[in-house]
Amino acid sequence: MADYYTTIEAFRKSLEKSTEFRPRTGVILGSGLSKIADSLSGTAIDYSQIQGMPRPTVEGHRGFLKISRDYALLAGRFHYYEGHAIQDVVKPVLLLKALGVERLIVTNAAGGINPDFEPGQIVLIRDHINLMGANPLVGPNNGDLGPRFPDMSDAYSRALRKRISARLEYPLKEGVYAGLSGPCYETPAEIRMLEKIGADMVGMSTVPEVIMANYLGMGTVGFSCITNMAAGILDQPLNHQEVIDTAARVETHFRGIVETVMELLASE
Ligand SMILES: O=P(O)(O)O[C@H]1O[C@H](CO)[C@@H](O)[C@H]1O
Ligand SMILES: Nc1nc2[nH]cnc2c(=O)[nH]1
Repeated sequence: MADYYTTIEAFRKSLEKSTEFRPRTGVILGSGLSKIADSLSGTAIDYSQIQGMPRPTVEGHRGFLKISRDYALLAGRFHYYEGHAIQDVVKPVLLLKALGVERLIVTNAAGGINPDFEPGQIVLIRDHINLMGANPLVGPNNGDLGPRFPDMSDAYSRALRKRISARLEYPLKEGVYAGLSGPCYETPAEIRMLEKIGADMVGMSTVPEVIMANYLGMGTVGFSCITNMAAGILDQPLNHQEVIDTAARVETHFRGIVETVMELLASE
């Protein structure tokens, strides 16, 4: 495994110079959701100011940290398909760990497989299926950071999901997220297979981040914004512009949910 301990220490040192905030809650924002960070107060730190942090290359991922007393928001993540090593894909989580974050909210844009879902809907992630063909924990293990064989049976904290559902005005549907490497969207045959193996939505991120957060002992919850129905569900082609546009359309609604969850976690 990459020397994650060294990476975390390097981030800690780099951030010491730019902020004194040490929030307990971290948020990773998905495609087209960066605007959520603009509307919240705090200090903005561009990834270019943080030593060792890569730059996002995908439209809709801008590349800055917004930090305040209560939360650290990361507007911009790294995907395996961008050509990053899987060890770099998880750097947002390592950065949050360096800040002392204990609880993580991950968000993403995803294609809906479950026919009960519709574009614009926000779904609480119940579990995931790792079909990336990679795992960030492969390699020698540093037992000071986490176990060799991490348990993944509660990777999306059941207790937190329960509290979130109780707090929100209306319950969110839950679903299983299948994480594939991308960058091409799926074929209709692949989507039929994913449906059969129990996936409700599909995307190209989140899974490595949640594996790392779980390994590092962070309580994690995740939200998918269903930006499109997955390939073959509707008779229409897919494109990233639609993903960005749908995420923008529901941004205010999604922000309300993320803010409520941030308040809930901060009050505990
Ligand atoms: O998962 P996020 O980063 O939200 O983005 C999703 O949207 C992009 C494809 O349109 C892919 O990057 C996919 O993973
Ligand atoms: N893999 C995948 N990622 C997405 N991100 C947003 N929509 C999709 C989709 O349909 N498939």
